[in-house]
Amino acid sequence: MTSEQGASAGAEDLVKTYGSGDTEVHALRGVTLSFRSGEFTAIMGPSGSGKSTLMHCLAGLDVATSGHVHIGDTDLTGLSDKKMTLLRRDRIGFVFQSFNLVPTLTAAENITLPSDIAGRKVDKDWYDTVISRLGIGDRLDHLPSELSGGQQQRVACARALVGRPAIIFGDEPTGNLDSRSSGEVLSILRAATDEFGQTVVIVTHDPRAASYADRVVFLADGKIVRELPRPTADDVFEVMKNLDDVPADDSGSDDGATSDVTVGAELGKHESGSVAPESGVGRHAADAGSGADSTQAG
Ligand SMILES: Nc1ncnc2c1ncn2[C@@H]1O[C@H](COP(=O)(O)OP(=O)(O)OP(=O)(O)O)[C@@H](O)[C@H]1O
Repeated sequence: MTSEQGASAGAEDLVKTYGSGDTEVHALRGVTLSFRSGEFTAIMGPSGSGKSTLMHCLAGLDVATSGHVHIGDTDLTGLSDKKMTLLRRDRIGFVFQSFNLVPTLTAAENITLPSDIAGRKVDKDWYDTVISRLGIGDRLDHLPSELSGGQQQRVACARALVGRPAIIFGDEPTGNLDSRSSGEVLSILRAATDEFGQTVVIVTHDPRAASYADRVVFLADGKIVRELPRPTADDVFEVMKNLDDVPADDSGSDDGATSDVTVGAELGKHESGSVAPESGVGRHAADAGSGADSTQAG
């Protein structure tokens, strides 16, 4: 089974400026980026580099100052609020750091909530496949408060996957999880791309989390400064360290998407200091360890 065939998303020369005059902040300075169908991308960068702004603009949660965003063949520019709401509901899946489950609904009700709101019938076979893969079959009648953080995030992943969106955005999806639960959730997102052809984009501060992705896109000062294909946690850690080592360079006139240029940026402490690089984690470990992951997750 695959998600929407040929679905992709992207941004073209995306600019986002907050405020004006003295309080003007250039959060995005011309970002061009595309996401291939079935690809898992991690977005990283120093604190304040524009990661959340980029994700919010890509996901139709915020509107860019200029430039274009497309989800599949829909250009988000100029969409009415109503059409944007429908696009988010029907074509985009979300996994948030804080899980964002409705506390009064069971896990099963949370998972089908977007479809229920849309008045769409849930594909039972697909639902069963997702539940089984995520290993939450025995938790479906529980309220979120009766689930561990890792289980809640698996429910959130199921909710995102069941609607077969064009793309799933994860905003620090493992930020509130211990390393074991993080590994499980990342393996699920990895499997969603490998097994289901799902397109996934996450923002993370964690090199280990980024190592599960097909590529890492590094932002600094509102621009793409580097891309790393098939990253290991060590690779990611090194790039971040180099970003940290080069003096800041506020070249606001940059024309946007560059993949090989490293510009200076100051990494937030939590990014450079919190995660020790680990060899053998991430994509390769996920590939090799999918049996163990699926034992845990389904
Ligand atoms: N609503 C807003 N009003 C004004 N400035 C904002 C707003 N949201 C973000 N910014 C600014 O835009 C820049 C980019 O912020 P953003 O949150 O996208 O960065 P980030 O890379 O996600 O940071 P972090 O890793 O700390 O979450 C920052 O300078 C931030 O202060």
